[in-house]
Amino acid sequence: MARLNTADGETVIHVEGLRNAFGEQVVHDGLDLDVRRGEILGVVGGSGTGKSVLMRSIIGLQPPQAGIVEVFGEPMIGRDDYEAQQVRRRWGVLFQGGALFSTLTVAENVQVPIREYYPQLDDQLLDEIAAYKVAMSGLPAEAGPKYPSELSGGMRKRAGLARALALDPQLLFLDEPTAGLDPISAAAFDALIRSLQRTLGLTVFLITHDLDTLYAICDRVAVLADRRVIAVGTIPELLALDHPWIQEYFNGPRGRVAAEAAERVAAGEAGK
Ligand SMILES: Nc1ncnc2c1ncn2[C@@H]1O[C@H](COP(=O)(O)OP(=O)(O)OP(=O)(O)O)[C@@H](O)[C@H]1O
Repeated sequence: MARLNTADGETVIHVEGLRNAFGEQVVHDGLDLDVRRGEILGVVGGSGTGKSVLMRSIIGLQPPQAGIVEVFGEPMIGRDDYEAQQVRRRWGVLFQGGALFSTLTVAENVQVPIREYYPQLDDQLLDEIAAYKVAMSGLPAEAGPKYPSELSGGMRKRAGLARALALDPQLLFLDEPTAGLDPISAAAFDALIRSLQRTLGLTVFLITHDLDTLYAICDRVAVLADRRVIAVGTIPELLALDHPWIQEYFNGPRGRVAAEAAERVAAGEAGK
């Protein structure tokens, strides 16, 4: 697996002492996490451990009860709308399922954030930018005028990615991007994310249950359990920890298959 030397990298996302609760249910308590510039950070944890809530807290959709959230060194909690919007334009989000507007075509979906931030742009330029983002996401040009309902699941993910890339973000949030894709489409999507991250110098916050994705493209992995991030590191670093969930996750049958597949890919690349 390729690794970036991020030991001295800047921190793009800083979360400290985060607390989120819904009524009696405490989802996060004292959660700390740093995401470094230029890395793909995988976020894993059992169902309901609060991965999506964490992402929503960072992007401002779920105000936490306590804690610090900073993105690009800017505090995100308690900012006025205008200030928060200036930071928001620097990231893109791919929600689970794509969250596309069903009444808009793919190209129109991509244009939504551009129109919000650059209302002065004319339609021809908007069409050109949308076509460029559609191509960047690996969709054929014919996908631009189609509605989400006319696309396959994998194409919808790519359309969601095209919209996430609309404003040339420096940071990308991806919530289970390969969920529901067949293994070949999932591997192709992983490769696209890796390629975009390298080409554009993106930092990526990636929630996933997909072990193949973790091995294939994540520089580090953060593990959520017990209402906080219990460990963050490379997969070999995590494997060295004596934690039952981590051991079961990476050393269980699925984890071993994913590790063997990653080793075969690495051996193949070394032999080229
Ligand atoms: N708006 C909300 N109101 C009440 N409870 C919520 C809300 N959002 C999330 N929760 C609860 O918070 C907990 C964490 O949810 P979250 O979706 O973050 O989990 P997750 O780790 O992403 O799970 P999965 O892997 O299954 O997607 C769950 O128990 C969920 O029911």
